[in-house]
Amino acid sequence: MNEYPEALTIAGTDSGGGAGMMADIKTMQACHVFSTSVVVGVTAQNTIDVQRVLPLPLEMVDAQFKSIADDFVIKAAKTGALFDAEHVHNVAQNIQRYSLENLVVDPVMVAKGGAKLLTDDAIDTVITELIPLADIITPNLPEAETIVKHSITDRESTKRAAKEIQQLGAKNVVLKGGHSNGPKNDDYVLLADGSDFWMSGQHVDSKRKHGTGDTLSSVMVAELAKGHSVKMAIQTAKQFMNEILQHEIHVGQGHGPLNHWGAENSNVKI
Ligand SMILES: Nc1ncnc2c1ncn2[C@@H]1O[C@H](COP(=O)(O)OP(=O)(O)OP(=O)(O)O)[C@@H](O)[C@H]1O
Ligand SMILES: Cc1ncc(CO)c(N)n1
Repeated sequence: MNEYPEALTIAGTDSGGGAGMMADIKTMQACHVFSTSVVVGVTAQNTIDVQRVLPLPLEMVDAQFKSIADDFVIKAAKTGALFDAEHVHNVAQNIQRYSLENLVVDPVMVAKGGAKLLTDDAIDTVITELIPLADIITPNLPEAETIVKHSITDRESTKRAAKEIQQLGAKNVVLKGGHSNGPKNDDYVLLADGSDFWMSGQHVDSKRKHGTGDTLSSVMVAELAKGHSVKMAIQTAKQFMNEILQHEIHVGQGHGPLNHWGAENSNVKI
């Protein structure tokens, strides 16, 4: 009998299949990890935009956490879009109630088309209740700027911001560079022991990048669920991203989804 590590995504759905929980599940499948899911909210979304958002009633979120805790052995988990302060609070409580370990927090705030996936007043709850639970946090540049409340313009301010986010309680910080204006997409990593490094990738000039953040953090979850170290999980995630960005698929008319089969016949060890 084959055995696969069990992991959990706590996020919002994307009817268009490219981002959010759908990207999470496809990524974990590609990494040979079994993904369970707590749907925090539903979006009517495609590659063009987000048309509607509906956070679920809190008792339904609670019920899903209980269903999973009653049956599975969750080795690692991630959070994605959490929509508003009360859902962030609820998720943070459930993570503690069920002692979920190896938590990757992707502090999703805005979708590629500009739609808000987190209300402004929820940022403080993310900072005070969710970030302290994070083994790894993966903000993109605008999210990091919102958390530290100052702009990030160069490598020095990137490093300073990562340190500030670590001081808020996240053990390890991956500050993603996908939104930087330069020709590179380097991500900055600050580990719990204070060591740091930059991860580079060849810039891919494409608008088929819907769900990059969700995918990156889900590889980390999958690799942590397998028992790999935080550093290895982060490095494998970047290798996976660099590989699949080279293998576009043509789906949808807007910001097309990534190709989650794209690393199948590669050297990336997943
Ligand atoms: N054009 C690109 N070429 C190469 N790598 C990229 C490109 N865009 C993003 N990446 C990489 O993809 C990963 C996700 O970064 P990004 O900053 O885009 O996250 P995100 O904004 O959270 O994504 P999303 O909102 O689509 O989920 C990072 O490792 C980043 O370096
Ligand atoms: C539901 C959802 N979560 C996350 C993102 C960000 O990729 C998105 N577009 N939609």
